[in-house]
Amino acid sequence: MGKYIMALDAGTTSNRCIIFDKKGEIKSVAQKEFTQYFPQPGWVEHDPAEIWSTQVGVGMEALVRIQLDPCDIEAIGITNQRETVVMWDKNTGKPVYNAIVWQCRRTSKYCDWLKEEGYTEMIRQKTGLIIDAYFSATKIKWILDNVEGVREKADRGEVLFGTVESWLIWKLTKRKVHATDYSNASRTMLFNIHTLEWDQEILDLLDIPRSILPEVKPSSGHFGEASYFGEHIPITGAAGDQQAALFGQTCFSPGEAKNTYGTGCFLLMNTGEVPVESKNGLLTTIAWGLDGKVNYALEGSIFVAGASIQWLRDEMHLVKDAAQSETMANQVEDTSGCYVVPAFTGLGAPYWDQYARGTILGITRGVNNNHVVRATLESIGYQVYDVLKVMEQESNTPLKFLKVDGGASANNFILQFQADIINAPVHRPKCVETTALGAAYLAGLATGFWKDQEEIRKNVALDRSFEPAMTSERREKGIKEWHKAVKYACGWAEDII
Ligand SMILES: Nc1ncnc2c1ncn2[C@@H]1O[C@H](COP(=O)(O)OP(=O)(O)O)[C@@H](O)[C@H]1O
Ligand SMILES: O=P(O)(O)OC[C@H](O)CO
Repeated sequence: MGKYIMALDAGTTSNRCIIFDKKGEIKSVAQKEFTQYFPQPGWVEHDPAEIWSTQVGVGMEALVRIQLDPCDIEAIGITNQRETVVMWDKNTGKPVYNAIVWQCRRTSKYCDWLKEEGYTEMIRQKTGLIIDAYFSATKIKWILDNVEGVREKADRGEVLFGTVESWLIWKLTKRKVHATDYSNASRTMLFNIHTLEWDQEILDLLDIPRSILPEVKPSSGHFGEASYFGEHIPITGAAGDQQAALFGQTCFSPGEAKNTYGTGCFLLMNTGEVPVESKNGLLTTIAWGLDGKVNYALEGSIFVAGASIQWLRDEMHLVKDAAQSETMANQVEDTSGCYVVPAFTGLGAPYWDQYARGTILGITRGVNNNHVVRATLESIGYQVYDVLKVMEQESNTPLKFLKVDGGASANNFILQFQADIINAPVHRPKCVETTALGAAYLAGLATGFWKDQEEIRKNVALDRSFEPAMTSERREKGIKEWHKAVKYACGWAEDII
């Protein structure tokens, strides 16, 4: 048995490799950001070749850093930005187009058409999802319809589709395995989450050939052998990053929830073996397939969280690095009445407005950089508040505290404000890399590296609890004004796209 599990975490802005030991402790990390392409307003793309090269690169780097022999690695777990579409030529192995990223809005009008034609209920009932450009289905259709020659090739069975983990599995196994897992399949808007099969009615509606789709497997189990890191290492875990984080936070029982602050922000609650329907803008999704069973979750998806801090850094040049946002926010008492709604790619849960766009409101003569930075950080807390309220209502489970993780959870200001606004404690674990950890756990359970979930629960350790300290008057005023700001952001790009 190997001593470690390797987790490959293919995120939206960077790829990481983290090597974990049996206690769930990090032994080695390597990370690399990759290029974001914005070819038109509202469009977002990645280069699949760059995703691949950076992912393999960080894998090698993490091994070399602690001079590990590949034999020491028991298994690989993969986790990934979800919904993002990669399509490639089966014969040459080359992508037929850039990856269309989950944030991309190019298919909004087609989604409007699907809604106008009355498909909302059918899609929700089968897939658990709300019709939106966010999901893979309409992005796949866009490539088939708009990239020259791709539909003909696909009709000849020469094109494959995958979300990012599927692309990586195919490459890692030297083109032998074309597979995905239940959690990722459930984000495509093509997968029936009840029958656990690709849905022919939706495939016909969107004119997507079944031959391009990967085989769907449990999230914990044998996917294939990776032959890139020296030895053949089995890939035994794969899950979408948000579901992997739910697993990494050990939210194994119904009612347990976590919130991940990465590029976006995703609040997921385990609902056990029962798919819970949402009436108020949450998604029903598959959490994971494990031990011959499927676990479901309710999800509130917020499209922009940490990405707004990258915007402050890269576009607005208000901060030199993400950590500086905390210092700046703490230099002022409040935002001086300023609100930022970071609806750069529309608004997800609970608003689902494809045409909302970013707004800065309430600027007066005294508003300075610190206020704008603080308002941007606060917008993350407010968005999570909105989703949390719906989650509590629909699950009938008032949250006693919120478990958090992800890159932006390093920011103490965000987490204190979060505790203040939801009026409940916020718990940050020692290891905030729970996405990678979840993928490692799924991989390690499949090989017996970890015996069971109880053994894994023993690895949990708290770093800090943020306690609510805001007056109810201030909280209520902030929430009210935030909702007013959201109204101004909604619908902005309706006649612009
Ligand atoms: N100290 C910080 N304060 C606020 N945001 C941060 C901080 N450190 C990182 N971030 C944000 O976290 C995000 C990266 O988190 P990560 O979990 O790696 O996301 P992803 O998997 O989506 O790429 C970035 O958007 C970055 O702006
Ligand atoms: O890259 P992240 O961590 O913000 O996650 C992206 C989500 O998977 C999109 O659904």
